[in-house]
Amino acid sequence: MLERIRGGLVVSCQALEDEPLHSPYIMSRMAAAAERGGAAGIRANSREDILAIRGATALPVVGIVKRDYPGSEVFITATRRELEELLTTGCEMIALDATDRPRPGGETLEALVAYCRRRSPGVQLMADVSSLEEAAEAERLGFDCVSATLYGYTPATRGRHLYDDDFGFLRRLVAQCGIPVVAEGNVLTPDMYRRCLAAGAHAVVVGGAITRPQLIVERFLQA
Ligand SMILES: CC(=O)N[C@H](C=O)[C@@H](O)[C@H](O)[C@H](O)COP(=O)(O)O
Repeated sequence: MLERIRGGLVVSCQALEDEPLHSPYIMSRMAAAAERGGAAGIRANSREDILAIRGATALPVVGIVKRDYPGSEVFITATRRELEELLTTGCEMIALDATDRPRPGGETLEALVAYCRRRSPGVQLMADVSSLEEAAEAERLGFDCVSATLYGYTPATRGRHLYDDDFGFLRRLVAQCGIPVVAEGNVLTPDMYRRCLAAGAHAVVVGGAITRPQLIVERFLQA
């Protein structure tokens, strides 16, 4: 999958239960529209959405399962249960929360990665990180790539945006990492997309700016 998305746009097609477009069918049409527009891949949440998307497009998929667990802030592919669900979809890549926060049940990231490699060695793994230290650890654990997904979404980074500082965090990730770095989170415009690639991103994931119309409407009205 990494080869297929190199230098390209991955469109995140996600609508959670409390969002107006929540529906595997609608996400599959979003993905088909993204493919028509030239997207290189899709990022999607839940087994149901991924299966519908795979039926509607030929694009490779980064799969996640978002699920909340009491006592842990980790919600993106947090445990073996979510990994197992994703392994039934045939998705080419799985993204996991790779922050240093405690996981549900006290399971370690290292154990989860080893489990996934054992179960399905052909599936690539993306580490969703929020810091340079987490990216270094993900590389040590053998992830295939890191994504800046959680920068701005942890207690230590809350209030920050990927585009701050002329994409300073992304640039630091690219300088440090020996594995591909994906830009993800708050890439809101075509110009930002271009700047992420210029900063050395292997690929760029764009979600809300394309697939969450309620956010697009809000931005128009704020202006
Ligand atoms: C923090 C978190 O839960 N991120 C999620 C990860 O899959 C998605 O809700 C985002 O839409 C995705 O990362 C793309 O980012 P943006 O929608 O900002 O382009």
